[in-house]
Amino acid sequence: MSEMLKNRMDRLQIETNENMLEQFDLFYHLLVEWNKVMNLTGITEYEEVVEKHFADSLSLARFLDLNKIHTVIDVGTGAGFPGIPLKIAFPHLKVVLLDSLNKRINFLNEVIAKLDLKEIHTIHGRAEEYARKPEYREQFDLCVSRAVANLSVLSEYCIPYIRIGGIFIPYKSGEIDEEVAASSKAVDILGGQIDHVEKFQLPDTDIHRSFVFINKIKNTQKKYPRKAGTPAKEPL
Ligand SMILES: C[S@@+](CC[C@H](N)C(=O)[O-])C[C@H]1O[C@@H](n2cnc3c(N)ncnc32)[C@H](O)[C@@H]1O
Repeated sequence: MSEMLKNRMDRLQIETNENMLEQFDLFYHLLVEWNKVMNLTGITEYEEVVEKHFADSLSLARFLDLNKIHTVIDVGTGAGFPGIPLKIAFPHLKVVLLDSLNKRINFLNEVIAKLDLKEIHTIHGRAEEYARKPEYREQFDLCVSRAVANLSVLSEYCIPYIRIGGIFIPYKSGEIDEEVAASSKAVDILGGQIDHVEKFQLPDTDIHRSFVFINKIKNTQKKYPRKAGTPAKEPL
């Protein structure tokens, strides 16, 4: 796997070293092992994991200089995507991985320990609840999230975590223009501003990926996010 992954990282102009490649290898093995007893991913064949989980997570590096980012939160991280690949490839990042499913958090804690990752921790909880806590609210340079909710709902989960001047970049797929247009009111209410969208096809896959760049320009009003469940039931 290392050669193939190294090749993908070279294409993204991400510097690699032996330790990183070993960490990805171990992450892959833990994912496959734990997936036998719990549902972490539908993909286990290693080439596919490299393309659709690792390279996909890292593809943000094509459009954003991650060396300029210090703090990142991954909302609805699941089995650690995109947060764990970003942390392995950019070890200077301080990363928080948040998910409401405890089994996935247990898996991630094992990954963090076995890979000996530093300055990264997990939160078992709802995005709506932790965004109200002062130690997490408006504390992050970057919030990422893949395959969690539509953009209006996701904006209410994510924008409150970002500091003014920071950025929220959801990993979206498929036709995105209508979803982006429909979310602009929610983004505005929450203190964000849609900057631009980067669209591309993930190499060697049929995945059409879009990154929506949303800048945080104003503080989020105290009433947001609303209580757990409300953003999804009644999107802004
Ligand atoms: C389809 S999975 C995607 C996981 C991962 N981001 C990926 O792309 O492989 C969605 C994840 O979001 C989590 N999730 C959904 N709503 C959430 C919320 N309000 N707060 C925290 N986690 C949430 C779920 O528990 C699940 O693990």
